[in-house]
Amino acid sequence: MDKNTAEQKIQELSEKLHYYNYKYYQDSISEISDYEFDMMLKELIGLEEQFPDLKTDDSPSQRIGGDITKNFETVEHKIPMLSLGNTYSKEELDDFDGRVQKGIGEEEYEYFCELKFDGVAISLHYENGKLIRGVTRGDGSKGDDITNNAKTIRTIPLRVRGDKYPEYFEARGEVFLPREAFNEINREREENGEALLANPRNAASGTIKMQDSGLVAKRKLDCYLYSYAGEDLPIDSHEEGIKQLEKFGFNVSQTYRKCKNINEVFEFINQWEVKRHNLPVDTDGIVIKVNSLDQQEQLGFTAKSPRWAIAYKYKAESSTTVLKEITYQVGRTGAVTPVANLEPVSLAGTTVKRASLHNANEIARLDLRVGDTVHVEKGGEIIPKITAVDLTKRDLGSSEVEYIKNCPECGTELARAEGEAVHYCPNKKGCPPQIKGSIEHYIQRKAADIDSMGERTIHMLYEKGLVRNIADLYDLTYEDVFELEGFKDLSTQNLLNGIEESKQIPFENILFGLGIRFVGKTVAEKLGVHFKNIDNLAKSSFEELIEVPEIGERIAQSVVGYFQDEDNIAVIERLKSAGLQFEIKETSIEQKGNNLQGMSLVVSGVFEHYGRDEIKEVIKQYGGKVVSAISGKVDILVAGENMGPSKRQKAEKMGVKIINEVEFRSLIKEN
Ligand SMILES: NC(=O)c1ccc[n+]([C@@H]2O[C@H](COP(=O)([O-])OP(=O)(O)OC[C@H]3O[C@@H](n4cnc5c(N)ncnc54)[C@H](O)[C@@H]3O)[C@@H](O)[C@H]2O)c1
Ligand SMILES: [Zn+2]
Repeated sequence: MDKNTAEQKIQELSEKLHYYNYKYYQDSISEISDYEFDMMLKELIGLEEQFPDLKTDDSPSQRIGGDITKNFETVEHKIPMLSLGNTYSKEELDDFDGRVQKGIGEEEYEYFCELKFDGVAISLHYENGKLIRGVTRGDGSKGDDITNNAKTIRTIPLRVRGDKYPEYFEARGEVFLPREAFNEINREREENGEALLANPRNAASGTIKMQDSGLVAKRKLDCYLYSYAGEDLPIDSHEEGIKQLEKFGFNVSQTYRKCKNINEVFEFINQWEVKRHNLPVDTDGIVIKVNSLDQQEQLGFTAKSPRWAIAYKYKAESSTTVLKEITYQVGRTGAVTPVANLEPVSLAGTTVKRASLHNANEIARLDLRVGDTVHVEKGGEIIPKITAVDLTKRDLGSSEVEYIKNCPECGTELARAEGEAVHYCPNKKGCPPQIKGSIEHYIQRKAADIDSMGERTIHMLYEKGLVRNIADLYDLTYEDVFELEGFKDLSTQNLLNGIEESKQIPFENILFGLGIRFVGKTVAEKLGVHFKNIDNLAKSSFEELIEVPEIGERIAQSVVGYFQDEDNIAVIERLKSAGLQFEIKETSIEQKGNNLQGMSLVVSGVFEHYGRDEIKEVIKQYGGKVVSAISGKVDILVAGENMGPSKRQKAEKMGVKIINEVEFRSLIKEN
């Protein structure tokens, strides 16, 4: 390549990489896969090596991609927080081993291998054994002070265990969202009709930068520590650092292994290639570190990463196959999802026949046509995805995909709200999957909890015309059920008992079960507590609804719309006559003690042991009353971390007793 072309190419690559970095670190969005990103970066590094004078200081090859936001205080890192070189190939890993050997000379050396957890890096500063600060990596030399958010992570100790600690040290690690917590959030978002989060990494990085620590606490982040850092620490190896972190009570993933040589490293890599998918957290590779700290020092750093460590990344498996057909699925909320039906292909140990296409935009973005040869990829995710079309294999006679205009289930014309990517079938009350879905939603554990009923039974009841809405469940007779395929006397009794028992389920669960759009479990509880019964809720206006804490316009609109529909009112009337609970029972709060009987309490700030709503719940369980504003009538202010100074002043002025979390817990005898 001549220099002019190289210069152009370097500029082009740099611009793209800057852009993707920005999206990734600022907006927590991956527009391309990590592999594509890493390959682009590799190409840039290659060109810069060939033409060193074209390399600039602000090239993406020289700078850590992250950035500092203006939303938090900026903190300088005493020890820089660097990136890691990476590779997808075992040959390059051999080369790395060669460089290490050369750098160290005659001496023996060993490696310490860890999984590479896919979250966001954090540095926790401890002074005299106490957590004083949590900082993001930022640009490597300075980061965002996110101490309050870090404190919401329960496995991060506020004080280290034992009494032998250096005056100052840092524990560095990865904040992540466990896959289970991520799925739970998305389940809830789906129920509420909200946009889904793309993946646990992006969700973790978005969460740690939230302004409201209360919201962060709800997200159930976790953190693995993998580096003990500071000046003159009494350790000689990375391994000793890890052991020290464990002694201090930090959460260290028990997946590491010390390796005598590069062959043992390869073993470790092979061992985790498949097994890593069983870990509770997403991982994208292995981190290999030279164990001895002296040797680390000898090897040193590049501008961006240590020379004594490297990440070996697992490549998402990919293959090509033919797109046979696009079919469409209709969900409970009426959302339509296009599905690619593929010529079966073997990928990452399973046979892949289908891939989700998300929505019409995705089909257009890929410029997908039936009959196309497509690249499919399967990473840690369960659902494979189509990443590109092989245009060289396209049949010239093929034509663009025409997205369906009518519901494949009921024929109703589809609608697409302004600015939304997804098409909906608006026929809520007549579209089979929507009806069946609404009943499935109703019987779930968090709602009416009819566990003697399942998807298959609902399907049969629907097919026989016995059930068209949730109220119909309460009209089912013994004969109706007994005649269903597979039902005997006992199972029939069981099913009917389950339905009968649902009449005792608390109001807020039933309210959630009604399936009002955007009214998830938490919102249903809030509405239940506020309006006390369904009649008050049904006649509440938009203005009254948005007055309720945490109820926004979107929810309010949806609730008002729901109760304006006569069919919905009719269903509720029938449920009422059947004897369901449509009023909140004050006793539905389980009483645990009366230590706070007759007291009014205000809570403020962030707590180590409780989420925001949780501590309020606990107060009620012990007989206390939770109020929101400080006044002369308040008995106690429970002050968490990060409470505003004005609140404290006001409480002091009014003579309100202020206690901290530890004192609160001893008050209710929980510690
Ligand atoms: N898809 C995109 O659009 C896009 C954009 C920018 C960056 N990226 C991805 O991010 C990478 C760059 O991010 P990076 O600079 O944070 O590098 P990196 O994520 O590849 O490696 C460094 C990070 O690994 C983490 N890590 C996890 N486990 C570790 C362990 N056991 N020991 C040490 N560190 C551990 C730490 O947070 C550390 O900061 C790119 O290589 C690319 O894969 C993707
Ligand atoms: Zn339909």
